[in-house]
Amino acid sequence: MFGKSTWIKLPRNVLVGHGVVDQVGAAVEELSLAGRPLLVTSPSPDDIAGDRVRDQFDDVATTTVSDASFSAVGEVIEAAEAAEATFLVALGGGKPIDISKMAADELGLGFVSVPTAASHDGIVSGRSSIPEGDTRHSVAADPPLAVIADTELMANAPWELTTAGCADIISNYTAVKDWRLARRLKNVEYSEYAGALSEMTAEMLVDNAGSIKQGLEESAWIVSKALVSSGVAMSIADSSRPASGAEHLFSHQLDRIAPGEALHGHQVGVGSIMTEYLHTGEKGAWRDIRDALRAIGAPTTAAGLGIDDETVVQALTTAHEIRDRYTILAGGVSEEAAREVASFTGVV
Ligand SMILES: NC(=O)C1=CN([C@@H]2O[C@H](COP(=O)(O)OP(=O)(O)OC[C@H]3O[C@@H](n4cnc5c(N)ncnc54)[C@H](OP(=O)(O)O)[C@@H]3O)[C@@H](O)[C@H]2O)C=CC1
Ligand SMILES: O=C(CO)COP(=O)(O)O
Ligand SMILES: [Zn+2]
Repeated sequence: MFGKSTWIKLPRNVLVGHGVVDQVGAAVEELSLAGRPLLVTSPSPDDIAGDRVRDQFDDVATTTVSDASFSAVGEVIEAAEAAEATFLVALGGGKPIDISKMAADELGLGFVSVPTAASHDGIVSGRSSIPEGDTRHSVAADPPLAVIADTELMANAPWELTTAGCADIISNYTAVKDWRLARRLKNVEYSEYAGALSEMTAEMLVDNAGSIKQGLEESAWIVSKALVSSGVAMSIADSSRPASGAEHLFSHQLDRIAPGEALHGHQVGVGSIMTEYLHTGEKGAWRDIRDALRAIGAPTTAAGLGIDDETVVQALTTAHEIRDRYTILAGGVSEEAAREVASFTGVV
């Protein structure tokens, strides 16, 4: 008898468009969420759109987060309990959204994601990415009940946040390669649907790279749709595997040894150039990944990330230690090999 069962948790409503930040109240009503929301935000998003969100509620509390950590999750839980909040509204980049996702899950409350930057695919997914000591956890949590992605706000955000979101999507190419490798070598569970959706999302973004230009609201539109699609792939897989492979391990390791130097998406993009080379060699598709990143204006070198060459080599040789996830880096890359891949691909 076929005994498999699975849950695919997805947002119920996704609004993408010009000025939709003014529809947070309407979206909440449509979801039949009642009571008092806690708005979880960070300083810049609060300045930019905090009042526009607060004005849509008769009674709302606000808390501001400064870092993505387990202690910040605890602080948001305390703030929600103190405010007797009945649901959370996360306004901002990945930080407030990831933290709200975990806090809402812990509290058993729903949350609404209102991204102000198209900086990565965690804005939609049912996973939070939180560092702790020498490791980084990909924590399962319910996805947002609704995602309200205002393309006007996102188009006015610093351009590098959008190019980071693009690079996070382009990195899906190598993430799926790592996932397939893990299936072949370690019998890791693999979803054809999630793998195909993730790859198709990356392809569509690359095909539309010519329309992704600073100052064009259409760019925020294209990127937001891709981020939604990538988040859905993660929900189907019930894992971040479709969008996070060795290139993400490299980025997580950079976050540890060079914290705050570069954006998540930019780091995974550079990682993807190198891990594609490791997968397919000199004549492989690493140039296509590099060229796609160049076309949208994302960094393709250590210098472009603002990180020194030695740190990049160190991150590549130690990335496999960060998490028990089988990838092309399994067992580690020697320092000599890391220097070779980084210099051949022009990263250093
Ligand atoms: N769940 C998942 O699958 C994933 C989660 N992540 C997590 O997300 C975080 C990184 O995301 P990211 O979005 O880069 O982080 P942040 O939330 O820190 O946002 C990046 C920066 O952009 C600023 N900002 C956001 N929106 C605007 C805007 N509209 N205008 C001006 N400035 C703006 C923020 O301001 P301020 O400093 O005021 O906050 C911050 O300085 C990390 O914690 C990472 O672990 C990353 C990838 C995937
Ligand atoms: O960034 C992610 C997908 O783009 C998910 O990251 P994790 O590696 O933390 O699962
Ligand atoms: Zn990512």
